[in-house]
Amino acid sequence: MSFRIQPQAPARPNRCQLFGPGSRPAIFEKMAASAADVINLDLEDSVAPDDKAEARKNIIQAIGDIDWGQKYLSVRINGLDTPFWYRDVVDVLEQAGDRIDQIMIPKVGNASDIYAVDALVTAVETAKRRAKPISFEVIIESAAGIAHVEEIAASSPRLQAMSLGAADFAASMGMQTTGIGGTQENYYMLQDGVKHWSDPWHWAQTAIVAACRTHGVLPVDGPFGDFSDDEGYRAQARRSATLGMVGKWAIHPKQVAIANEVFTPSDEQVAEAREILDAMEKAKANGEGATVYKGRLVDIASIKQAEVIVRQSEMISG
Ligand SMILES: CC(=O)SCCNC(=O)CCNC(=O)[C@H](O)C(C)(C)COP(=O)(O)OP(=O)(O)OC[C@H]1O[C@@H](n2cnc3c(N)ncnc32)[C@H](O)[C@@H]1OP(=O)(O)O
Ligand SMILES: O=CC(=O)O
Ligand SMILES: [Mg+2]
Repeated sequence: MSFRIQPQAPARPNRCQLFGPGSRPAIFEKMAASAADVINLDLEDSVAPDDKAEARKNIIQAIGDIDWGQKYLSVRINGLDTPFWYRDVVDVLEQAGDRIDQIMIPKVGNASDIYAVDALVTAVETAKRRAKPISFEVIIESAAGIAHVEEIAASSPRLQAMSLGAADFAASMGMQTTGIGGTQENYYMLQDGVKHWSDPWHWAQTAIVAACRTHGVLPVDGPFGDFSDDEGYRAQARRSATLGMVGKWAIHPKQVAIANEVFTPSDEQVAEAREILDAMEKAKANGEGATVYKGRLVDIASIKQAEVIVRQSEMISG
């Protein structure tokens, strides 16, 4: 183990990030009234190029006018390969007032992309004497992004969260699918004539989780496009939670409750974690580092595992 202590990710609930196009202001109040922890108002890929300027205006107005309650309020800007991104940053930060918490940067390819946005954000913040620093979330959704994921995770103290963007990721990797997340029909092992489906997103998710956990950033699973498939969404979310991700995007309001359920440790999980902590307290009092809980080994590492669940539960319940 390195002598460096692994940093904690920000202690705020991030179970569900609800997205909505900036060009569709009629849904903003519904987003604010939802049970999502994070709201992502989108200026990027859900907004047609001709609507970008109007979407920016809608978002600037809505940030000030709507009561967003306790939600973490984020705006997804356009990618650095477009002519839109700098105006997204300047207009939103200059005109939208202080309620905005975060800027989400899509399609990041390396740490220099974050440096560029950080420089611009810092200049606007200084000029406007903004009291609260803007945080960043990045989307890993390209071959370059996943290849440089660790340097991206380390790139800025503003960085609080990192998501996997399955749609652009698949396109950039040349994956033979039009599906956004979830099971891919052709990704299977065959044994004795029986298909066993595997998870093509798994390796990218684990790379993101490892980079995030190394640098104290929240790892988040991105969109699941088939919003008619609740069980498919639930299964994907459960896999992500098991791998260490803290939440998942919702691209339709019906996905919010499922994400909140999956990324909130259940009463049973919390009760078991507390029992393990109790068992280890007793073991320690007896001078033991390892003991038996319900017929299985628990030791000092089990304390850390149990603490992850208890900490998550306490943070969510406030
Ligand atoms: C790959 C990526 O980049 S993903 C991230 C970017 N994509 C997005 O932001 C897309 C977000 N989602 C949407 O735009 C929409 O949900 C769509 C286009 C997928 C579907 O929209 P609709 O056809 O209106 O969905 P539907 O008719 O089922 O909506 C049901 C209700 O939820 C509302 N609603 C729809 N989407 C949202 C949303 N994102 N947030 C809040 N409410 C919403 C509708 O207004 C409707 O409300 P009502 O019952 O009061 O009339
Ligand atoms: O931006 C998200 C994606 O899946 O692409
Ligand atoms: Mg994308």
